Amino acid sequence: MKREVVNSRVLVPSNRLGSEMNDTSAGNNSVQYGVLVRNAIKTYGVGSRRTTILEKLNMSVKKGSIYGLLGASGCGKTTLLSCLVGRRSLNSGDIQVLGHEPGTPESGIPGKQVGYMPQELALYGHFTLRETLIYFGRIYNLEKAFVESQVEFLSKLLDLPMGDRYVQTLSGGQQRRVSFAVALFHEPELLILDEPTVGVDPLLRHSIWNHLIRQSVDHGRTVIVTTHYIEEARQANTIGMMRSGRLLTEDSPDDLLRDYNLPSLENVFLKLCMNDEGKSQIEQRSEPLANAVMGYTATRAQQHPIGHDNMAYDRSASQSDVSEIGIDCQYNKNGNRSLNNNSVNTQFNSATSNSPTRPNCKEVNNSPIIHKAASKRSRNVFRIRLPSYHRLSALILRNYLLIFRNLGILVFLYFLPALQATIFNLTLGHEPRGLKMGIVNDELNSSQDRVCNYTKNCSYSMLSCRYLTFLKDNIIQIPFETVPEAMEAGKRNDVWGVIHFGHNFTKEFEIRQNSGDSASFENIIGSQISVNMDSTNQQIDIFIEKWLLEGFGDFFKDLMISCGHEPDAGNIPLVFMDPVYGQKDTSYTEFMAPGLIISIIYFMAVSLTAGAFVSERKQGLLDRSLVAGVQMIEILVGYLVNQFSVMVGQIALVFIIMILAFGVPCHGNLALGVFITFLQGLVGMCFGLLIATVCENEISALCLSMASFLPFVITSGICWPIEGMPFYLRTISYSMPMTYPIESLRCIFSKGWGVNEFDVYAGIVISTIWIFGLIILCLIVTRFRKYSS
Ligand SMILES: Nc1ncnc2c1ncn2[C@@H]1O[C@H](COP(=O)(O)OP(=O)(O)OP(=O)(O)O)[C@@H](O)[C@H]1O
Repeated sequence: MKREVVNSRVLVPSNRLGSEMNDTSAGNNSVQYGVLVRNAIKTYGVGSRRTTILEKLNMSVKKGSIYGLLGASGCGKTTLLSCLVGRRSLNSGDIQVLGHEPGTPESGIPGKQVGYMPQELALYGHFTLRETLIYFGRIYNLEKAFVESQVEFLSKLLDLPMGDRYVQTLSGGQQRRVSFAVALFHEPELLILDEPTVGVDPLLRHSIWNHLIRQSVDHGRTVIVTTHYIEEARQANTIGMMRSGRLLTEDSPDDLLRDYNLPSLENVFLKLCMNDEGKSQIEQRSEPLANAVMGYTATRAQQHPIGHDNMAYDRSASQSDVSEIGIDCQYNKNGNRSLNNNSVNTQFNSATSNSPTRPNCKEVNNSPIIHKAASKRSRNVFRIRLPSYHRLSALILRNYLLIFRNLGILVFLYFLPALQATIFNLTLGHEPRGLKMGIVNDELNSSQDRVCNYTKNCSYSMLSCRYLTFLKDNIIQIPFETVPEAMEAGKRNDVWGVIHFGHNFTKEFEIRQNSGDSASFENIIGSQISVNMDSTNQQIDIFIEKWLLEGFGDFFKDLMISCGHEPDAGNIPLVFMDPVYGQKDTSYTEFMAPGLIISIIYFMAVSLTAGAFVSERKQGLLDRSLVAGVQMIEILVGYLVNQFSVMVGQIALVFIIMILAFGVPCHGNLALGVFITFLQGLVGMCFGLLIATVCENEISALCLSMASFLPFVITSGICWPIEGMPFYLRTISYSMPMTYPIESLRCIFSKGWGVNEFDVYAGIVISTIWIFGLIILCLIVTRFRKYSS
């Protein structure tokens, strides 16, 4: 008996058959097709990692029927479904859903026309069951009364728990039922359900199937359902059995069982797989046939190269009739396959010729065809429609609910930046204290118990002791008797350095003072205070050196005053007057504060955005929203509104802590500083978005944002002046998103500059360029991913 794969007999209820109309989009058939797929090729990956998932797949789903899509794990079912709902694009081939190509404005898909239940739960754990349904009601802009009645109806039908239960507290099976309810909620024309009955008990599975049958019989809705429970698919009108990206057969369950004379669909599927396996092996062994096939395929491949080139082919051929694409081959009942491209005709005998062999190639003449003119591709890469009010309000409300429901997130969002700013102010930029220095004073007499007696008058006696009293008390003086002993303590890390006075320090110092220019070398050496430092810590080294020099200046001034001389007589003739901007001894905290403010806000925005979008995509929530007709721009705007208020709080807290609590001075326009910080938050959001579009999961997103942290911080001049970088690196540094804005904030804070100064407006310009650049990059990556994954 000859099998017709495409024009299969579908058990359409009698009351539906009458309503089927002639449909030109289905070619010469008198039935209407809900879904038609022709010659679908879909690959994942690029270059050497490219794998073909759908291989010239054809599928015909009659309107108002239930279509059970069966196949082993990984054969491409989900991929096919995601193409049907417009979430992925084919590399070549055609799809028509409800008469149009998915993704086109006239198709309504993504949108209200389709109800999609992805394999993942795709539910918000912090929503109650009722809130979940109401949220999707808002997305679809459904009437309140309808929403209420659906909530009640579906709760009863699917035996859902109480509406005020949080989704995250439901059992796995209950969550799947809620997910199913979401797909049914708006009563769509087409239901696409990816394994809806996984984890559902047999009784409920039965009621789910009953409901699906009612949807198709009473309302004429088309249902495509994938399942691993092959036998439950007996209730479908048509079954498509899929293997390795191809449909092995497509027919009604009863016909399949009868034709194969097997007791179960599982047996039929196994038989088909074995036949298919046998054919593959024969194809490998059958050189002449292989050559013929290869030759044919090569000719076809030249015409239909897989991948992006092929899309170009598609477009150029878009006016042609798709009926020509079904010409690959046919199987006859005896397992013979004939190539049919009108000129080539090759035959081979199947090893399984004594068993009825099902066709896995299309019969050309009876295949419903897709008239491309009716489903014109309108793949406008950056087509953006205006956001709709109802969807936007639903998304914004959802975002706020998710934040305020989750106390941990709320605290994290608002208090982490404030905590970081506090920790920064408490820990960075302060003078070190309790630094031990070894003092070896050979002027002290051991016979007098090494007592440090000195006078405060003009007499030159025990000047070493007098000098030591002028050292800052940040330095703790530890006396040692000999230099080697003190050096040993230095090596043990007991002291930061050793200060040594010679035997005749005071006497030599006096001679040196009196000799002026004629001081001898020995005199200079004898009057010197020698210091050995542990220079492994540059900052401490610098501080101690500074304090020793300052101490000496004060000591000398004191001596000069007591002798009635000019106090500054001993100063070197290089004097630092009042600074042009800022004060003398500006603290390191002041230098770092602008960089810190910006980096806190920037990196919070990066990690929050990347985390939010990756986890939303990972959980299938993004797909579900997009299939429901939500536009990416609406998701972005919704997120932006939400993130805006979060950022306002974060920035306010950080500025209050920096300026009010820790007294970081701001001499300029504070509002301008806040504005630049806010822009940097937006740059961070866009960068987070880019990370989310590039990364598959939370871990890789986290790694990428962490990997970007240090290079950005280092090259942005937060902790070290950019002037200290090699010249070629400076150019890179200035093109980084944070460098100019940090410099702008520094100028506003410390110099009081306004937006008319280059250094200030450069920060605004650079931030704006980065925002637009990153958004464009996101769009490009998203478009690329749609085709490559
Ligand atoms: N984004 C992707 N990038 C690369 N390969 C992918 C991607 N998504 C799926 N695949 C691969 O494509 C193949 C088909 O996957 P798909 O999810 O469509 O299978 P499936 O038939 O739905 O399987 P299951 O029944 O287990 O859900 C698998 O080998 C899978 O590893």
